[in-house]
Amino acid sequence: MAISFLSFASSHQSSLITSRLSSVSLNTQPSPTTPSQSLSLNPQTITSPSPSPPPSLTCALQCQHFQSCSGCTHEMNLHRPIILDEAVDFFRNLGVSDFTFDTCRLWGWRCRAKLAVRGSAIDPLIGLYEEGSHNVVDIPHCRAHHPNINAAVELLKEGITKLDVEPYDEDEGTGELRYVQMAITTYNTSIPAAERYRNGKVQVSLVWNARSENSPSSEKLNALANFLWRNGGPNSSSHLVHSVWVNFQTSTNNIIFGNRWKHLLGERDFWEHVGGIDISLAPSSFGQANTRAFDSLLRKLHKYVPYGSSVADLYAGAGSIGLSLAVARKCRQEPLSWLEGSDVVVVDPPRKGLDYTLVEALQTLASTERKVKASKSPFTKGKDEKDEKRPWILRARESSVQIESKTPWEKNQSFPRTLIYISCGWESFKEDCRSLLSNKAWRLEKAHGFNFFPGTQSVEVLAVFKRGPAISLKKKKIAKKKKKKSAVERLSKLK
Ligand SMILES: C[S@@+](CC[C@H](N)C(=O)[O-])C[C@H]1O[C@@H](n2cnc3c(N)ncnc32)[C@H](O)[C@@H]1O
Repeated sequence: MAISFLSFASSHQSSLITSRLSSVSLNTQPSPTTPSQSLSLNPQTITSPSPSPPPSLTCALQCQHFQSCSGCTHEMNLHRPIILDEAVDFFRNLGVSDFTFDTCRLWGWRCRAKLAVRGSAIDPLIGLYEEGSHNVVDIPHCRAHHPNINAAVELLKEGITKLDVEPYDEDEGTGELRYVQMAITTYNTSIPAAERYRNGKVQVSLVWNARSENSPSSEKLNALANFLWRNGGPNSSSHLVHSVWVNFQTSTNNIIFGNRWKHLLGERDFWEHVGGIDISLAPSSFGQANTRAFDSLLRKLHKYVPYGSSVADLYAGAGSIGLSLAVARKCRQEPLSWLEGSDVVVVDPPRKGLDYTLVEALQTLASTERKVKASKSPFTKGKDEKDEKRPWILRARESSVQIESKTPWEKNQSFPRTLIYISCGWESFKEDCRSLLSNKAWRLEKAHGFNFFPGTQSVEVLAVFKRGPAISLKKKKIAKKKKKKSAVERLSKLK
């Protein structure tokens, strides 16, 4: 398995990389030039004068398309994206010194790819745009793609040429095939678990430049789908195609998919096993590109959700996170409204981060809770006794309680104590994180990084926030001392 956990305890000037495991092993998959190899580090603390270790070919991309293709921005040290140093510092400055980073699978990790189809029927190009342009770079040997995505692209090219399918011409708005989405499912319980990933099957979604299946080019579309099925379906020697779908799109804007989908061949349901659940995704649904890394993240996430919690899963897409927690943590039924009645909130927003309204709601949770508590006994004695001498304060409180009691928050006494933030956008995460911490409504407790997109400047973050302000180190020490002292006292009494 190409998974290891690195625990960072670095200082800005002198970087300290601490392996908390008995050994850290990076199992590398075969590269075009080197055989499969495995690197093991003995349990020790590695100190290096510079934050990044020297580049090593062991974890290099070694992709012939690097430079021309915009997919990957870094080709060395895939196990340790450069952004990691910043992330380590960022979290340490916020009091999280045990940030971990899961390197995940370094090659062949992409199980979902949307690729543009351009060129000509004789020489089709299938790949990504060149940086800053709409020139498509052909990437038949992409090292990030699951190998069966590359195999299916090869087969598709054969079909395009053989059947004279015209790739889309963006300037003219002509041609037939605009894009293709290739999604891998590794769900096959009839083979041993260890072989499932390698044997992943491809759901091929052809984005066709026509309004519907009644368009004149439909004959060619069906011929292409049948070609893929005959040569890649279950009765072929390779069997790499799971199913074929079509999406009809005639718009001249940059949006890849239109609204009209049709299932053409193969199984309709596209199952995947992730985070302990089986989930079927429609080709139009959001699906994580790196399913194995997502599985690692979900397993980590489970640890932070107590059994029996009520969980609100926001930005849920097809609901894989909420379902995974519901199964593993025996969660209570989803609350009627988003946050009301939840113990734990999980957010997994798109790259732009949280919506402002949600940040605001999360920031004001504490004050709303305080108001609700106050509303329960506005005439309590003790601390409030002095207010009796100042009736205007009592009157103000009563009126504010009446107004506030109209909000749904106040009907329920349970408010989330834990916020789990899963982020694919580092810049927006930092901003959201600062906003959440700014008024001390939340404190950051844990953070973990995952290498969801090796070869790029990105880090997927799982951050755990708890309600209330951070407890200072001094206070923590005092509390620890007190606990120790009372334990000693109890022991001596027993003696
Ligand atoms: C990063 S994906 C996460 C999906 C899901 N948690 C998963 O792992 O499959 C973000 C999801 O948020 C949805 N989304 C984007 N903006 C949203 C909004 N303002 N409100 C609710 N959902 C939104 C997207 O459609 C997408 O499904």
